[in-house]
Amino acid sequence: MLIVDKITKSIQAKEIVKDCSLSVQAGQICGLAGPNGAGKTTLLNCIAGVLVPEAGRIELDGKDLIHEPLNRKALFLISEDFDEGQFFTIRQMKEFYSMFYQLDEEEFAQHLKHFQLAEKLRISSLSKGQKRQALFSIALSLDLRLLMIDEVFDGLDWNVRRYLMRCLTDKISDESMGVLLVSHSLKEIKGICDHCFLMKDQTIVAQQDLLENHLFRVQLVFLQERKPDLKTLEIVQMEQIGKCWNAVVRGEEQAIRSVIAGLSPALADVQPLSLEDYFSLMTDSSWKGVEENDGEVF
Ligand SMILES: Nc1ncnc2c1ncn2[C@@H]1O[C@H](COP(=O)(O)OP(=O)(O)OP(=O)(O)O)[C@@H](O)[C@H]1O
Repeated sequence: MLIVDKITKSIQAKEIVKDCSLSVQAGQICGLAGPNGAGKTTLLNCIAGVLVPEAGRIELDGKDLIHEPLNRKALFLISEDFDEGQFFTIRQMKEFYSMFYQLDEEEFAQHLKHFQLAEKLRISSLSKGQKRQALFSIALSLDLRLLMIDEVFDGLDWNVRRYLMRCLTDKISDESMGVLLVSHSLKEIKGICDHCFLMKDQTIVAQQDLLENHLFRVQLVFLQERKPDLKTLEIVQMEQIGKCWNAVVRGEEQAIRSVIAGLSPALADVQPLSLEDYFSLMTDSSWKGVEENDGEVF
């Protein structure tokens, strides 16, 4: 559905996004994570047409998004720094977007009601979170193929987060659309996404399927000191500490276990690799994502 192929974007002669590729399928919620300044927002802005990349291809359902602005009618970006101040009331905001998109009035009214908001309310009278709720009410009521959300749950309380997660999951369930969201919270990404891309140093450096884990942490201990022959496996990383070998391996668990059994180690342990560990491995140790432990329910 969405194909981003080798996108490069410079601002003031500085490369902000470099050779960046990703894809989102209909029926998928994809997360985009990465350290501050990696280029995530810039990439979303390129897809949304806010910025024009110098090189690369962006297509939605095979239609060019870079050079054909009308094709962008099938997508919507809820950006981090959206300026709601340009509208007087929620109704005015809705009417503005209705000029470009097909908006389901009934669905919009339902979301507003859930958030205990009314169309007549002045935007300036709303809190930061309520402004975002009004914008979400609009975005969720549009006839879209792709919804993109920057800092998805920023400024929203846990009840609203849960409601939005349910709405997004409902939206993609009939495979009529896909979602691409940026979050610094790996917990949020794990809670809602099917697939996650990691962006670092202006490009996508890793991705992981969150429905099926194909990455494992393998620990092997041999009685004699020797390097295990794991040639038939895809090794992401391997290190030796004395007689213990620690490896991160990509593949099917059964196949990994059977190769290991053939090596007859004194001790063997195979565990799925967590998203945090994988991303820590792929980035420097200074960024481990945000992992909340505050009892939020997701
Ligand atoms: N208009 C601009 N002019 C100059 N530099 C810019 C501009 N927009 C972004 N940058 C630079 O590009 C880099 C990437 O910014 P971007 O906002 O895309 O990163 P991000 O991954 O979304 O970061 P964060 O997680 O902090 O929101 C940063 O170093 C930023 O300073």
